[in-house]
Amino acid sequence: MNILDKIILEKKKEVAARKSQITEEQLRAMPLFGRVCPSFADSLKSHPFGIISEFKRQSPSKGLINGTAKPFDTAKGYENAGAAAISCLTDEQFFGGTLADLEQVRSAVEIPVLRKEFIVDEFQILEAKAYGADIILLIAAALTVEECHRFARYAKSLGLNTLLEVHDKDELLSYQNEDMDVVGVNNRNLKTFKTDYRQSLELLPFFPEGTVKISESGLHDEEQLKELKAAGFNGFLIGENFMKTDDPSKAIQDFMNGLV
Ligand SMILES: O=P(O)(O)OC[C@@H](O)[C@@H](O)c1c[nH]c2ccccc12
Repeated sequence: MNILDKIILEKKKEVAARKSQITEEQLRAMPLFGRVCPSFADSLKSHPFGIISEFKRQSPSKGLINGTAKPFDTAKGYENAGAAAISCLTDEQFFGGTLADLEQVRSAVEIPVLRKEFIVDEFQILEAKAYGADIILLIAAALTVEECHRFARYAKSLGLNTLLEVHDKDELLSYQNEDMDVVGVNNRNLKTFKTDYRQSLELLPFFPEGTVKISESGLHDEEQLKELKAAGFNGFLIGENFMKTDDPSKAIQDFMNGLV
């Protein structure tokens, strides 16, 4: 069993427990539920490098990354530096995130916010909307094609943007459909945890024309981004490279300065 299988198993238990604490009606009644979500794809295209910067305290592969940064200040710093979107982990058990973090991030910024979560049930998509997210993540490796397409359709019906995450060509070809607003290649191999940005380049020829695409994980130097951008990627999801520093807001600002 790889780490993703383990997380998904735990996640299903967690969602079942959560459903006994709060009802769908209560989620729909929350103040942020009626927000109109800005377009993720448009935001990527209107920012020169389409950086999606992530608030990430810890991960199964790296352990503790940052134990002191605050979601509100970090998100604000990211936005001020010119990020196109913010990703906020809400998984607590493996990544140390919470829905309260998502609320904080939402209250700090205007740019689109991604609920970075292992979605296994429609209920979590309702939660994402209720807590102020604009985008949900659908991980191909964690879902059947039918689930993935059903969840994307449901997210679209609530006005949310969808980000499909793939690791390889087979996932890309079988999971992508018209309900996916953006497709991301995760450069992290889930079995070895190794990241290699060339994974993104390898999948490039298999994207249908016009797909808005991003590269995710293990990105840490400006040259990688310039190469991926020139090859056709519209955005870049970066967490650890900023979060591992004492001051993620300064780290992203320095990084941005290196891109111009
Ligand atoms: O911290 P990194 O290597 O820059 O990676 C960020 C992001 O891509 C990574 O956190 C991620 C990509 N897909 C995920 C799915 C679940 C949890 C986390 C992730």
